[in-house]
Amino acid sequence: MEERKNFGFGVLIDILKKNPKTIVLTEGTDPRILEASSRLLASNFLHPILVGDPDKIYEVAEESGFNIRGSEIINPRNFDRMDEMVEMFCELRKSKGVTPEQAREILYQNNYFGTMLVKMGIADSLLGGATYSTADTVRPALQLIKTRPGNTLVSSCFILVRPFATGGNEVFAMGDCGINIKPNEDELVEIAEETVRCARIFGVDPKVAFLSYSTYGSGKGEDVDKMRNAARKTKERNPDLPISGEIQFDAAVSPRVAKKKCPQSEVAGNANTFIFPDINAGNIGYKIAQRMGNFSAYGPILLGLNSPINDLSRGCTADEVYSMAIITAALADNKDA
Ligand SMILES: CC(C)(COP(=O)(O)OP(=O)(O)OC[C@H]1O[C@@H](n2cnc3c(N)ncnc32)[C@H](O)[C@@H]1OP(=O)(O)O)[C@@H](O)C(=O)NCCC(=O)NCCS
Ligand SMILES: CC(=O)OP(=O)(O)O
Repeated sequence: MEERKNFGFGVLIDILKKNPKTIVLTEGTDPRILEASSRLLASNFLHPILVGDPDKIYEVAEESGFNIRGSEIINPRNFDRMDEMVEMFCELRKSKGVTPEQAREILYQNNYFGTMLVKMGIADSLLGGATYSTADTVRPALQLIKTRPGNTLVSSCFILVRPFATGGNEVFAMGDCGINIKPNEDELVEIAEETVRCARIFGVDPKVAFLSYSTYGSGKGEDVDKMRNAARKTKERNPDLPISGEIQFDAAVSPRVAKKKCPQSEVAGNANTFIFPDINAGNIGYKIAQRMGNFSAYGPILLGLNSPINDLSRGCTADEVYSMAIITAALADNKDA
């Protein structure tokens, strides 16, 4: 593996070696999942649990040449604790009036079934989204795992990593590029605080930029006010955190542009933690960095959930599945995550 792919992973793997974990992979017939599983099986720190029909899973593994012998496979269609799972599901969703028959049908879907494995404590963590959309990966977690006490919403961030030519990596955090479609200013405060917390886990000393098409009043509009107010409120709650905003991306990262546009800002030119005004900007922004800027993108890492459950992009590689599995399971041990 090249340096970038090893980024920070030594620490995460050490966490898992001290306390090995299990991770549910809901897309047991996807070759990228099987490749990552075969690598995890060869490790002694993270045990994959594949969801699906074992015959189909072994067929795909054989066709694609991945050795998954010894992996645990659970088929929702003949799970021995299904009655217990149905009962628990009905209890969790009783305000929605779900019948046991409806619950059983829902639980035959790998995404809901896998999420319940975590809820029941049968697995420590879950990773999905190689074939499921983000909405279909995240919805069961929102409905069943729920928001952690003290949080009002689940959000997400990406960790972007690119090697310096001189060695080491540059690391940035971006939120929310995956969950909340049009967050209001208070939601942006929570997204920023959660993204900062996640950035720190990955060794970033956060300098936060609330991004906009305007830098300190150069443009006008509702979204400009939203980002300015969110930056101000976040600063009020976190007086020691370096924050700028509203600010344009060029002023946030280029010292030369920052000097021209906002020399008074404590962050401008050196920002490393970016808060986007909405999911359009965030999702497009991280994908530009990944596909045209040669950054590795780890995420979306879900923030504010009661258990470690993470999503993938459907465009992910097997290597990204492997990395995200390690990140997800290691965060199970990080109470600050
Ligand atoms: C996350 C998302 C799927 C939730 O929306 P939804 O499926 O329509 O969900 P609903 O609004 O019906 O809410 C379902 C449950 O989740 C909860 N919920 C929704 N958004 C939430 C959030 N951000 N945080 C916490 N809970 C949330 C609701 O309260 C509801 O709970 P309940 O069923 O117990 O009452 C939706 O916001 C979405 O599609 N986001 C964009 C995902 C995407 O396409 N990303 C791009 C690729 S990364
Ligand atoms: C995170 C993300 O954008 O997911 P997808 O590419 O699957 O839509």
